[in-house]
Amino acid sequence: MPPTETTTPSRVVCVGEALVVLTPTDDVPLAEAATFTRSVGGAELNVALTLGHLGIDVAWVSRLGDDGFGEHVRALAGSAGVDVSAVATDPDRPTGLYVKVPGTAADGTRRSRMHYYRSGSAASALSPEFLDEPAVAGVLASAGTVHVSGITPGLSDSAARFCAELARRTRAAGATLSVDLNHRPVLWRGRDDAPLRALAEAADELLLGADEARAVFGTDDPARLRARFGHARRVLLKQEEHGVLVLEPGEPDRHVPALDVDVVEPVGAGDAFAAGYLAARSRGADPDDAVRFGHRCAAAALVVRGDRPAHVPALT
Ligand SMILES: Nc1ncnc2c1ncn2[C@@H]1O[C@H](COP(=O)(O)OP(=O)(O)O)[C@@H](O)[C@H]1O
Ligand SMILES: O=C(O)C(=O)C[C@H](O)[C@H](O)COP(=O)(O)O
Repeated sequence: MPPTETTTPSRVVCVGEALVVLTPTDDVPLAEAATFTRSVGGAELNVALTLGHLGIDVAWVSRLGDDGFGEHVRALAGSAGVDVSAVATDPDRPTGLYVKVPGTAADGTRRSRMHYYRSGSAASALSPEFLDEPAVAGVLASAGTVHVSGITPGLSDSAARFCAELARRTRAAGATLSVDLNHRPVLWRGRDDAPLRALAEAADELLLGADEARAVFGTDDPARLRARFGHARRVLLKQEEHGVLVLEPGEPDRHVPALDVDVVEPVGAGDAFAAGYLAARSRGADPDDAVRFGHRCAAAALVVRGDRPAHVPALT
């Protein structure tokens, strides 16, 4: 279906929850941490902020609490050039947050523990009705690409229905649906993850890690993923430090190697990768060059403690 008249091909609209991040200020276990440094995270907001810093036309759709954290998030997004006109304030529910404790795994790789405080958050009240709010409908109608992660349907049953309807409307409007699987097992504990799989299957562009592919779809074998997502325009299978395998209908598999990075803290690398990829695509880069730029943005996120690059590479 051709894009609607209001669609702007290069505009990216990111949809999902923002979280305030509290990280122990000193490098100590959580039980000993008395002071915390506040920052901002949340997968789709991370993507939107990096897109804003790259100079891309970007909007973010979400719900925040009527609290100081929500005010801070809204101001930060606005100052990065992100259109926040479709971000609602919920008078009754708080902005979500998570505590991030950086550390090192037994094999020496950098790993962080994440403790979520988000159940009952403002964003968990996303529901299909939200899509009918004029500000939200207007922003979504302007999207060339809608980007959402598998975290969003995991927020609540109403958020899962929201995502199904968002996917349906995005495709009906002729915009591209970009999905980063972002499997968060804790959000699906005791719940059927069918909405996560359905969102992945609705994607035009699907980004997922090999570990996530195994956990959610039972395989990271490229041939089996091709068979499963044959209708998807493109699958980017992320293989951490090894790079990304690009799977496209009618094309041979292509491997795009990652950069050599001394990782400081890994959270947010996937979001930075997605932002770099979407930014380059929205400027007309071919998929492999866009993956290369995604790797550069991911590398910039990996060398800082925060969830996003301190400085984005130049997008030419
Ligand atoms: N050890 C690493 N060395 C270099 N690049 C990496 C490394 N780990 C991740 N990356 C980069 O980050 C991107 C996203 O990695 P991934 O592990 O999928 O992140 P996440 O788990 O945050 O989604 C990769 O495609 C790659 O560009
Ligand atoms: O886990 C969540 O729900 C969050 O949104 C918090 C983080 O900001 C993202 O998880 C970062 O995602 P990655 O880039 O895949 O590491």
